[in-house]
Amino acid sequence: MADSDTSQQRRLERRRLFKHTAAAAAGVGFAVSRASAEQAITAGATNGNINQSVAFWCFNAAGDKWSAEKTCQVAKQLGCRSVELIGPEHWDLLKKYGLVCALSPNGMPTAPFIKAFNNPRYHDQVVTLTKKAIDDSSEAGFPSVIAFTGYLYRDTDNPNLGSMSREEAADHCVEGLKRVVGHAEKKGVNVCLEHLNTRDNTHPMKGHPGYHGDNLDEVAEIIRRVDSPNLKLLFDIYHVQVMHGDIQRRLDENKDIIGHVHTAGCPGRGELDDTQEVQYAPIMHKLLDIGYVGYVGQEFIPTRDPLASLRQAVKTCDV
Ligand SMILES: O=C(O)C(=O)CO
Repeated sequence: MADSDTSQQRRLERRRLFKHTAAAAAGVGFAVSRASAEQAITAGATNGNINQSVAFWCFNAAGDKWSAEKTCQVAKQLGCRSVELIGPEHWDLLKKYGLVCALSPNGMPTAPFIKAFNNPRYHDQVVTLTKKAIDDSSEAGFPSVIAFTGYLYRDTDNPNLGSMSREEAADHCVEGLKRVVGHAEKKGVNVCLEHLNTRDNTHPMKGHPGYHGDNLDEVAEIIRRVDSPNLKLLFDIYHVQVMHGDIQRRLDENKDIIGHVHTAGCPGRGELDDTQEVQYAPIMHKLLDIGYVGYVGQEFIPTRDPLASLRQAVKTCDV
């Protein structure tokens, strides 16, 4: 074989090799970019120190209006362990996805925070329905049922009749809650009383002007007066930030009674992004420091792509 033939053959060989290598590299490149796309979809809670939960109403009522099944799929994909504030009619679905309902609704028709424990007018109804929610949760193996103080109006259907004093309303709350805690103790389920803000009047779910339990110390006082290991505080970081701030100190002060935690960006109850004022990662560390082992429910109203927003929130809280 002549020299020139040999060198031409080598050139051809190199070109073929180069083509293969380039194709292989392109293939790897594709594989890598597909892997990172998949990682982007699935990445969420990977540390798992914080038990994360997704509040159904936020993603069902806003954004793409996710169905129960879609919410379960996303929660699972993002590494959350619960979809909460979702009725028992969906609990088989949750179980299919290996999820729990970390916080059960109390079964009150319409906005459940208006007619509640601070008003004897509503005691029979709220006590009956809360006991039923305790039974359902206990049977399903779920840990907690939500509770509210209620509004201060003597008759929430007729605010013109005037309002109760805060002291009177607190006394009624204690009486009403005492009617359910024995049952909660027996069934091994917690009742979590929520503090809400009354300052944001821009949207029915960003604030609740008229709500009685807007002072965290007063809500904690009601819980301590009832004095049951199964009555806990629902510490909603967004609502506490709107009313008071000083979140880490308040977590410390109430560490013995916190039963559930909620998040949202403040102000506006939107994403946990860097346009809002709460530093969620240090707060999650604080929860671990005080020995909190319950759930943290993502309870913000998405204003953009809800999946991207939820993934961001889950990652932020995954300390
Ligand atoms: O946080 C709220 O505003 C609710 O009413 C439910 O948790």
